[in-house]
Amino acid sequence: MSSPRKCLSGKIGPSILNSDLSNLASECQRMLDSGADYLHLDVMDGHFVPNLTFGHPIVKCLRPKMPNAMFEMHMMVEPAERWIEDMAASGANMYTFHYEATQDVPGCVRKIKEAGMKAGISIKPGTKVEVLDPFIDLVDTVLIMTVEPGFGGQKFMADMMPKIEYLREHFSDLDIGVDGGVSLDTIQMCANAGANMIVSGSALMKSDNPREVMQTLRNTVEDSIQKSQLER
Ligand SMILES: O=C(CO)[C@@H](O)[C@H](O)COP(=O)(O)O
Ligand SMILES: [Fe+2]
Repeated sequence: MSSPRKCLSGKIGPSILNSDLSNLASECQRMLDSGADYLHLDVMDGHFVPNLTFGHPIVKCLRPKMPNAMFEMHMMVEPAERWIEDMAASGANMYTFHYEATQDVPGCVRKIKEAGMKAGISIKPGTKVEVLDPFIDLVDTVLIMTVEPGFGGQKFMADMMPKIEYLREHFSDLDIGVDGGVSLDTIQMCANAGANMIVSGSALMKSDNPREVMQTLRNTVEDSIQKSQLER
């Protein structure tokens, strides 16, 4: 008997990196009210990437203001394990770490799960996707970077699409995220390649109608999922 298939769905996670950070809570709420499925919160340590953002004290302040929101922490920090317990205690739901920032991927995933969070793993543009093969069964999501991590508002790297295609071909039920330069102009490429968790920053923050943009991003992904399921 074949095991039941997980039903993939398109999810939109706004990155608040390029928002008005002096009004972080209201910017997050604005995205949730516009239909965000989750919030993608970019944590940078000024060491793994050449920029600094915020840490768990901010997450702890945000959590009571939006008790039901799903917080995905994109941890651009080295060592990757450093903030697991603090983030869990502050109300994070998912801890997405970088493959390049740990010596012990399974150990890092184990700690994340023991802390009660979901685990995501991300790779920088220069890292081959095949390195993830041994770890796919351990994690909840994979996040493919389509810019060099560190800054919002960069140009989308279309040459990362084969990584997503590879993952979708080999792991048909995997939640695959894409992060960096994702907009109305680039979503079709992401959807065609097989991404279903869409992180988008500036395209949503700069829009006068983030609800409409999110809906278009989601519909594009959903259409592509449906098409590929019909082809199976
Ligand atoms: O992790 C990162 C950058 O390091 C991303 O989450 C970006 O911040 C997304 O913003 P846009 O590229 O969509 O503007
Ligand atoms: Fe990110």
